[in-house]
Amino acid sequence: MAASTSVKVVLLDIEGTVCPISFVKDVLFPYALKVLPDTLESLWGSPDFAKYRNAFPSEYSSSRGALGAHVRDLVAKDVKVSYLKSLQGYLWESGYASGDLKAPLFPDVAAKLSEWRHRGLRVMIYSSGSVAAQKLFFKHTDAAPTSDLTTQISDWFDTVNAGLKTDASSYETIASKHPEFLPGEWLFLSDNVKEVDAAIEAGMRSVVVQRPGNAPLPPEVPQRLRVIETFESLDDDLNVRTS
Ligand SMILES: CSCCC(=O)C(=O)COP(=O)(O)O
Ligand SMILES: [Mg+2]
Repeated sequence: MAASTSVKVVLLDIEGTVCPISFVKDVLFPYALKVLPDTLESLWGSPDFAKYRNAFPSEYSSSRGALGAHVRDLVAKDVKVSYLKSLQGYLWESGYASGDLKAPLFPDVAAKLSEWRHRGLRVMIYSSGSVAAQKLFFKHTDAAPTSDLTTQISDWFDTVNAGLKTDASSYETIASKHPEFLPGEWLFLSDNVKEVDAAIEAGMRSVVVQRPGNAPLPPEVPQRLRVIETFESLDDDLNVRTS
């Protein structure tokens, strides 16, 4: 049965959805750890760095050694806690500015963002990466001829302004920030099944994105959720279709 409303907002995850997981795990995370010791050494007492440092629990923010060890531990466990994500965004700034970091998008992504925008859809981001990190990522992509895609994005959500991505309440928070759209007019795309389940629980449409390099999905997933490998498969969903 066709749904009565069409999709008006595409809400995108980043890692495993618009770029390979390996870029985050093997490039971004190691880059932050590489520049961390010098950053702690040179900026420890600076007011600029204080907001990142003081966001950590006091047992870690009180010494360079404790903070460095805690950051390494969190990264090794891929803990998506907001104070780590804010610090990582700060540490990535120099890499993007120097050209050492460039976000590798899956080949369909840039063209689809542009097409959706031209069709009147809004495109928004919801990632565990901080909003600052999201903006750096989309400003410095490998898309040609325009590598800065930030103008394609209407709004940005992270664990600070929306909440954890596996909580349905986070998607309710996001929808409440744009009351001009009904929950059913949002389409959330993510590689993470728990995130997709949470978005659906909140009344959004949501689809699992299974990209090269993502872990295999449990066999039950395609039986109960729509799974796509490229945004090109979404053309029907973006007209009128059952979620
Ligand atoms: C903004 S790029 C950094 C992504 C990141 O730090 C991360 O943990 C990825 O999480 P996502 O929610 O995009 O899967
Ligand atoms: Mg993801």
